[in-house]
Amino acid sequence: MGSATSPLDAALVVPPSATAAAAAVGTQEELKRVAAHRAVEMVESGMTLGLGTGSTAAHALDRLGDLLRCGALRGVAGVPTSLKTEAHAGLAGIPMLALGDAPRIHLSIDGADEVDPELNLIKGRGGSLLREKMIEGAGKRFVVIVDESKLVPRLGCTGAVPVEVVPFGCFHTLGLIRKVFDGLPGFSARLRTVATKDTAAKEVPFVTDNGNYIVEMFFDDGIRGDLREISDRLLQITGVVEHGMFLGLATDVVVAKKDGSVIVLDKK
Ligand SMILES: O=C(CO)[C@H](O)[C@H](O)COP(=O)(O)O
Repeated sequence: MGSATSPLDAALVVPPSATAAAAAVGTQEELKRVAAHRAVEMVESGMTLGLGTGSTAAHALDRLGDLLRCGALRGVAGVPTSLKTEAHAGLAGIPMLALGDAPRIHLSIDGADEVDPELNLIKGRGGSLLREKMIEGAGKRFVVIVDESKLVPRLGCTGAVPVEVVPFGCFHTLGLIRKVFDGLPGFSARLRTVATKDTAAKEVPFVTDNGNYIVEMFFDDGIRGDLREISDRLLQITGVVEHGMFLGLATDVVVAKKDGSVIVLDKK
């Protein structure tokens, strides 16, 4: 059981809203911030970090920027998992490295859409799953930061499971993805789209930082069956680049709870 109060909070002058006490108020945003700050306590000077994407990871970027600015951390560099994170980290004053230029990634910090009891994750509802998996999978330690609403009994319970596909033949690939779950009651899959004002079409495909599309898979009651086997079957489809099931990658999960406590689950 961890504490929501960071020793580094004491070293910094932070507004009361950023403290553990605020977490007891329990808005989801406050819980995200508390989880992010707790994870940043694991960062040491000189580390190279995988910098995650999303609203929870954004709190970690801000915290890292604050700690670098006040000198509590020195010599830290980050490898961003998306163009959005790269822009945010730049504004926060975090020095950055490209994936191939970082000799090693000591620690990655990122949010997740779902966390199951084995610490498997669904990630990528923000669309950054490929770079996230490349960077977080390359590091020694991957710390996931979530509020308790992200804990699920089974992956795929609360929303889309994203799959990144190349644009060429995307509807053909969508058909092949559907075949993996042929006959499964409650399963559906569709291409992720976004509204546009620019063209005659009301919706256009969502495009990832890598120029790819996203297929969203939905399960009535979560994904049942052997997750690794399902992962392998998806990855065998030519046209599939990567999927958002992060199996066995998370080493620690920091969970901020509505009662103001923070727990850290780690891989057994
Ligand atoms: O995987 C991600 C982006 O691709 C995010 O980490 C995930 O969607 C969680 O986002 P948030 O912290 O905003 O809830």
